[in-house]
Amino acid sequence: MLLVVAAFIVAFVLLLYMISPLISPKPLKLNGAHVVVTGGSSGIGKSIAMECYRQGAFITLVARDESKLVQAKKEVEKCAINDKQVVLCISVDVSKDYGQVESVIKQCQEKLGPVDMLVNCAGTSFSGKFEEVEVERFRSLMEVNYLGSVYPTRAVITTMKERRMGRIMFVSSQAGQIGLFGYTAYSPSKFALRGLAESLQMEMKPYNIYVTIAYPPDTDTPGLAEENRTKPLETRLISETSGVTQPEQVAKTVVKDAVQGNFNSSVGPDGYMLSALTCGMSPVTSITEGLQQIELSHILYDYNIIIDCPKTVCSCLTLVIVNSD
Ligand SMILES: NC(=O)C1=CN([C@@H]2O[C@H](COP(=O)(O)OP(=O)(O)OC[C@H]3O[C@@H](n4cnc5c(N)ncnc54)[C@H](OP(=O)(O)O)[C@@H]3O)[C@@H](O)[C@H]2O)C=CC1
Ligand SMILES: CCCCCCCCCCCCCCCC(=O)[C@@H](N)CO
Repeated sequence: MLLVVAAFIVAFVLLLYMISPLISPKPLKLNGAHVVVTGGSSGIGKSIAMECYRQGAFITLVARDESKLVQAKKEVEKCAINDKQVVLCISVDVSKDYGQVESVIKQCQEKLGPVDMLVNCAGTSFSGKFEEVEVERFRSLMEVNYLGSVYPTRAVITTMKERRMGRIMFVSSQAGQIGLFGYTAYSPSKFALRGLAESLQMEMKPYNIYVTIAYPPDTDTPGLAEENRTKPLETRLISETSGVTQPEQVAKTVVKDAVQGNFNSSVGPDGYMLSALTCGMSPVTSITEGLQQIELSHILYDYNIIIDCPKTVCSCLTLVIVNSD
């Protein structure tokens, strides 16, 4: 009897694997594709642009500071694999005026053709205790990290729908999967991207447009260095449990996932576990991912303590600090 059940399960899993190529999207060919990277002048965005260029893409870098854009353009150009490739720079604030964002997207489409992949990586972080963060900061983070991803997406989506192809990437964060001490202003702006990504994917799937949401861990960038200047001790201790990753590593992983049309993109072993643990009703884009969620999530829930450990240490620490004031 047991043997029959086991055989049935094995046959079922095999069947799932056999049909998986039928339900997965066709990978996007980056060679010759037009990729727009917001936040492409620094850190993770710059590495993503370089990774795409190495695979033959044409790139538009979007950010505000022109001198940083020019410098990044030079670095990206070094990754060329043929002499037809072009890097275009556009200076605009992605979070302020939708009309402006729409017009620069139009400009870059006129020069390099319709956008095949949009990477929403422009963003900023701030770490501090809730009552110590200036109220204005809650609004500005929501504007840059959330609206700054809505506007470029809105500006490319009509053409993508007409062409019945495209990729949209949102760069969230591990702090967009779990709320953590010190991130009361930042986390919500990254959680918001998940709601946007899930809803948009549901609308776009019939048009062969695939949405990817990336959840990077702490990554060695100028943005992280800036954030570290105000990071509370508790936040530092929790983050240290997950370590610091290099932007090139993040770029490789997230670009691969976007090309394949995977919805979730996590980096490293804890990223992987965190995604299984917080999968909720996010679209599952591979059979393996689905099976792993089923297998892993209950184990991880039992071991929620792994995450609770740094959280508990942090709460105890706060208690000691508060009582010694
Ligand atoms: N580094 C990390 O630890 C992690 C980062 N992330 C996320 O990844 C993204 C990139 O982070 P990181 O590489 O560290 O950041 P950096 O500060 O190194 O780079 C940020 C980029 O975004 C651009 N940018 C910022 N604000 C705007 C704006 N309003 N309009 C247009 N461009 C803008 C910046 O250029 P300019 O200022 O000239 O406009 C720059 O190119 C962010 O969304 C961040 O939240 C997620 C997880 C971890
Ligand atoms: C069983 C699973 C174990 C997983 C343990 C996870 C511990 C959480 C660490 C979270 C680190 C915070 C990252 C924020 C990065 C970020 O967005 C900012 N640095 C931006 O600048």
